[in-house]
Amino acid sequence: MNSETEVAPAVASILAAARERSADGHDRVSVAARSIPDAIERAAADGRVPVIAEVKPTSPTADGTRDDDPVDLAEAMVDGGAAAISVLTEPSHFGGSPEALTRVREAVDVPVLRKDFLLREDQLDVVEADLVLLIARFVDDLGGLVTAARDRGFQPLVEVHDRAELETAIEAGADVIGVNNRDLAKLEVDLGTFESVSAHVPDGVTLIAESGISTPADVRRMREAGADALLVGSAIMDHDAEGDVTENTRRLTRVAATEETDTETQT
Ligand SMILES: O=P(O)(O)OC[C@@H](O)[C@@H](O)c1c[nH]c2ccccc12
Repeated sequence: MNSETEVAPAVASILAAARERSADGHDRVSVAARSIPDAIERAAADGRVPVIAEVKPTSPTADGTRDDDPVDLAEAMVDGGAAAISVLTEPSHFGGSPEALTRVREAVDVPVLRKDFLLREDQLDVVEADLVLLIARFVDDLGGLVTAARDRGFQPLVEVHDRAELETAIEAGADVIGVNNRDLAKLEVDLGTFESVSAHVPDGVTLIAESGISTPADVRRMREAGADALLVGSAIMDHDAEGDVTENTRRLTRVAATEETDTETQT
């Protein structure tokens, strides 16, 4: 794959760093994963929009860095109704760490996604998580990595950005698929991306809308287009204003299906 020539410079630099990281010295991981479909169902049964809230200290597109304790952030997100938590473990561009994920997973009882740029099987053995992100565009042998992740007990979440990648994900056997609204070539967000891909996703796949979701209207738009769950980082982390993470999460998990019943005064 010729990723460097097709992605933003920041992403090329992320990939170069990712290639260098290995799991030398780590034993093979074996996890008993908390089920993401079950967590989504529990949230929905409880009247909450299923949101996977992301502990993302910073990013190439963020306006600042939050250095709050990741456990405090994750607990605040669960208090705000998050169905699951995503933790960046990428250290050089997102301020993440595998240790942060381990501590978060010990502290909360919802599923925890490992968010990183995993390229090879050995990189799966760095840390236990309930889900691992595999980005279709960057992984050469997606089917092999999906199988390797499942063999260790992980639920693979395969990220796609267009219909061709969706086909690759389905052929690789993915049953949890995320559509990233952020174009990794330009780092620009367009919620229309999810809408154009979602119609082609087969039944039985757990479908997640990723990136750029910040308002109740965005939540409604993604749900209407078929998202089972939403992955939200920046709007909850609120990097520049450092706002209240519980409140930021609640604003999105409490969105009602239609405008009429969505009153801001709902408690
Ligand atoms: O902060 P946002 O726009 O709410 O996006 C969250 C998440 O989708 C985004 O962090 C993301 C999606 N895919 C990724 C791959 C790597 C790193 C980060 C990501």
